Order: sequence, then C-alpha cells, then structure tokens
Amino acid sequence: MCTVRDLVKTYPATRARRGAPAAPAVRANDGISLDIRHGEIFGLLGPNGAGKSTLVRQLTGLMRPDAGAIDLLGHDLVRHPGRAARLIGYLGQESTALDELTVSLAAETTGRLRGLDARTARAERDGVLDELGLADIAGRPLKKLSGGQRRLACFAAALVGPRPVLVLDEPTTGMDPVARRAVWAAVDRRRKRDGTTVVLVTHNVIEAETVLDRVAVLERGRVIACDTPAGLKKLVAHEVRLELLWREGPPLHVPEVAALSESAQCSGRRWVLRLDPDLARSAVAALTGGPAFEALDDFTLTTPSLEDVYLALGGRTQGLVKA
Ligand SMILES: Nc1ncnc2c1ncn2[C@@H]1O[C@H](COP(=O)(O)OP(=O)(O)OP(=O)(O)O)[C@@H](O)[C@H]1O
Repeated sequence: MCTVRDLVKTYPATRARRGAPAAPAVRANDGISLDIRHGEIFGLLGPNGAGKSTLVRQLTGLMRPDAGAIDLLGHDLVRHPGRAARLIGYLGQESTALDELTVSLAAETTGRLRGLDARTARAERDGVLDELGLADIAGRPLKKLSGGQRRLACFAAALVGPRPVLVLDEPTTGMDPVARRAVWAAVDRRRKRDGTTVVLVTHNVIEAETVLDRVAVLERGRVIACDTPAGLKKLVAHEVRLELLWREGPPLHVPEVAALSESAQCSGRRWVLRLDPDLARSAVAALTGGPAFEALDDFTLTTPSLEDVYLALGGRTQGLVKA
C-alpha cells in the first residue's frame, strides 16, 4: 500500500541573524524504511523531535526528501508530490488555515476543494458533523472555539471527501475523552466500511496501545522498532514496571532508594523502573515497610507498556507521555 525506503531529510544549518542564534543542520529523518499495509492503523510513535512530522510532511507531498523513495498506491510521491493530495486526507499538527470559517463551512469547503459537487459536499458535511457531535456548534467560527473543539472540527473537515489514506498528526491533542472516543469510532468506521488506511502520529503510549494495529517507534530520525503493540511488548514481557512518585525529593540517604536510583528513569518527582518481578516485589516491600514510605506520594506496579519497550530499546524518557 505504502512503501518508504531509506528516506533522508536534513534541515540546513542557519547563520546567526538579527539576534537569532545560529542553528546547526538537523538530520530529521536518517534512513527511514517502512511498509504500511492496506486497511491498517499504522502508528508513528516517538518523543518530541524524533522526526515524525518531518516524515509525515514528506508522505503527504508537502516536503521533498533529500534522498529515498515513497510509493503510495503505485504512485511515486518523490517524483510527483502533487498526487498525494488526491490520495490522502491530512490533518496536520497546526491547522489555522480554517480559523476564519465556521465549522460547517470548513467541512463543506474541504469537500469542494477535494472535487465534490455542492450537493455531495453538503451531504457529507452534515453526515460528518452529526457523526462527531458537532452539529450544535456548526455555525460558530473555528477561531472562537476551544482548542479541543477546534481540533475536532479540523478532524471533521479532514474526513469530508473520500480518500483511501488518512494521515493524522496527533489528532486528539487537547480533546476530552468524549471527543477522543468520537475520533477513534470515526476512524474505525472508515476502516471497516471503506478499507481506509490510517497513518497516525502520536506520542501517547496509551492511545498507541489501544488503537494501533502496528507501530513504528522513531528515535532521532531512525526507526528503532516496528511491530504490533503486543509484539513489541513481548520484548519486555519478563519485566514489570514500578513507578514511584515522591512527595518532594527522593530520600537518597535510604540505602534501598539509593540502590534503585541507579536503574531509575527520573523525570521530576517521578521514577520509572523496569524490574524482574521478584526484585520489584522486594523493592515494594522495602519501600513501603521502611523509612522511605514517608517520602512516597504514590506507587504503581504494572505490566510493561510501550513506553517500557521504548526505554528498553534505548530511547530517552522525555516526550513519550502516558495519557
Ligand atoms: N523547519 C525546520 N527547520 C529546522 N529544523 C527543524 C524544522 N522542523 C523540524 N526541525 C527539527 O527536526 C527534528 C525533527 O522534528 P519533527 O518536527 O519532525 O519531530 P516530531 O517527532 O514530529 O516532534 P513532535 O513530537 O515535537 O511534533 C527536530 O530536531 C526539529 O527541531
């Protein structure tokens, strides 16, 4: 359905200018290869700056790679980037282009721009706004909506006018749980009904585990793993995850805490440890039965998540979020 081979993209260095410091060149995609199958929900998971949006911009024909190949449904998108618009419904990270329009007009206009006649565009608009629970705010301009409502309205617009592929860059950012559910139900409906293939960018591991068929984990412009969420989790099946939340600082003078600190991934007051189940049990017993207990705000012992896979593969903690 879509093959990506050895994709390379480097943003050039910039010179210092008018108070702005010089910036070195950034190799945002460093030899990415992927095979996305027909009808699957394929995820790109990685921390901030991993190169996900850069990859998506090339997939959608908005940016030309320095090297490599992209074939989408038999079309060479490096040579013919303009064809991507006919094949892909794209929801980018920033979508201010529709801000001046009402929700209704944003959806209808997108349909017209995608070649629908006026009557079909209006019918599809009404269907999508009903489906996503947006009918009540259909007459309001996007710029006057909350962040989550605006995001949902942009998602609605991206669905008007059928496309075999949807590329969604963090579609549920800022949305409440009801809106999130509406988004995933709409995606699933299109996959079942139309065989739509979905490429989804996320750094939300919980979302990734629940909605994705397969996921490529990106780190510093490279794919460090690609499999089903369950397949990836097998990599860390022999471990459990111990999460500690300290009230203030961890009491490093307590020997058990000092020993754990060596293998903990720390972000602020939160420590994450991946441990052998027996070790985890004895660590919990020592922490809850000893002097460290006073300093603990909360702790959880769970089976590993995709975040643990990412850490086991050598990823850094920052940027992958839990929920
Ligand atoms: N226009 C640009 N000019 C220079 N560097 C850029 C540009 N856009 C992105 N970068 C750099 O390229 C790298 C990859 O960025 P990209 O936006 O693709 O990451 P991402 O995985 O989508 O991150 P996020 O999760 O924060 O959206 C980062 O180091 C970023 O700073």
